[in-house]
Amino acid sequence: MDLRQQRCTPCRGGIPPLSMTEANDLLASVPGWMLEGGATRLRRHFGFPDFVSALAFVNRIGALAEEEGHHPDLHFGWGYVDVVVYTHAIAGLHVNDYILAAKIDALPTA
Ligand SMILES: C[C@H](O)[C@H](O)[C@H]1CNC2=NC(N)=NC(=O)C2=N1
Repeated sequence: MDLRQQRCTPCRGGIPPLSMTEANDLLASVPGWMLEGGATRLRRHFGFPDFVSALAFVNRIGALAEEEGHHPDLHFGWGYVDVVVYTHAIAGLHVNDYILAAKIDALPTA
């Protein structure tokens, strides 16, 4: 099923993170994102014309994260938002991270 139709499930740890192979296979479903940290993180850069539009996007991501109960790490400023997604409880990637990434891609940027 398309990742955007799925919901994040609570993750309290105790399971292994995705393997590098699994992480790479799932990457095809979130084009525009890249793996980093030895395939323990998903990252994407978003560009904006100014600060207020970057901040508005940050707030849209925040509302989505609260709805999904799964949260990205955000670094933003004038003209950009850098999003890093991983599952803190397992210090690596889980399908939740790909669901969140796919839903972030569906958010309006303007
Ligand atoms: C129970 C619930 O799944 C946890 O508290 C959530 C909240 N949001 C989270 N977000 C991320 N990125 N990683 C987590 O491990 C995490 N845990």
